[in-house]
Amino acid sequence: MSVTEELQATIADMVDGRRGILAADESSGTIAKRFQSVGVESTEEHRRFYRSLLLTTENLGQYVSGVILFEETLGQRDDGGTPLPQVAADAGIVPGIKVDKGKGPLPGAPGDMITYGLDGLAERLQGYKEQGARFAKWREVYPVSPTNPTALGLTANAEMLARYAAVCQSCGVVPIVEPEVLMDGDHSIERSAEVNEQVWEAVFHALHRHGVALELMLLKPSMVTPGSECAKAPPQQVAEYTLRALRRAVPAAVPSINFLSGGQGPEEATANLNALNQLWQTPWQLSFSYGRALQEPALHAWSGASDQKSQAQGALLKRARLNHLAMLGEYTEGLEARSAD
Ligand SMILES: O=P(O)(O)OC[C@H]1O[C@](O)(COP(=O)(O)O)[C@@H](O)[C@@H]1O
Repeated sequence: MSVTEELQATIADMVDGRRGILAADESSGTIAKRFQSVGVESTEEHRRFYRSLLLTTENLGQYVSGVILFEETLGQRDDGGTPLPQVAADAGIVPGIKVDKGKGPLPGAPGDMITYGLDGLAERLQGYKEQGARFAKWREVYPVSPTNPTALGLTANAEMLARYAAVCQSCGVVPIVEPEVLMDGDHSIERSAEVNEQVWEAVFHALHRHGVALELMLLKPSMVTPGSECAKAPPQQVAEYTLRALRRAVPAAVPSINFLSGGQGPEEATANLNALNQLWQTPWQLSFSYGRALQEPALHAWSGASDQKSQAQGALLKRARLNHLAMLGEYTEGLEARSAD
């Protein structure tokens, strides 16, 4: 199979109009924070148990077409000894890998951040492919202030995303391009729309400069919402601001937009995705790539107790199913009261 055919096959397996992505790629620091919130210590065995619990959820493949894993998980096995990427693949879920190495301040641009990890990426990707990964994910982070992101921040972060995406495609690995505009702060929804649009414009200019095939990548953006210190906007308004900005900046060639949840609550993220899918016709599939918004109820149900496994799996399946319904524009709040079926 040529590299292009490999990329096309992965896109075809991941984009089918009815399923989204489970983000289970929390880095060591982030998973420790999540576990701490339910009183669980972040040991290697706890991480293995929890992530294999997620991946062995029966019927998850009906609603989830891809899972983003952390490097450590790629080498772990379920209780029966099957490698976790194989567990996902057997369930019809394409395994992928977070390849960025975290972030720090961007010198010359006070308040902006930049992500690390490009050195040796092609070699690392070959190893990840041997372990079963077929797509990758890289996240750039944009704090919002009256002066951020700066012009330098916009350009530098876009260049990183484009260079990463170009390396992935040359290795036959589908890149998920994730520019996350942070919710933190008291900025208005108008300011969020302005920043997101600038970010997407810069990212797509860079992707174009680097020759990235837009048909063979996925975009993982933030939704346009007011800052987390402000009152929530209703889903219809989130959908309008988000889609207006996306239509201006994101080419129609991109097959799917898989939103991150970014601190939205599970029900909020589902309601917003539903509104996005009800509003206007779009050239792209509008789907999810949620971490917290899919996992939070499952994490709380588990809380480190192995006898709570099936409750936790039920909670994950419920969120996955409701987000699948949101992709079809068929979600209603009333469905929250019913358990997964
Ligand atoms: O641990 P990191 O690298 O900071 O990543 C945090 C998380 O952010 C995401 O990109 C989006 O997750 P959320 O949907 O919870 O915002 C996940 O894929 C990732 O696990």
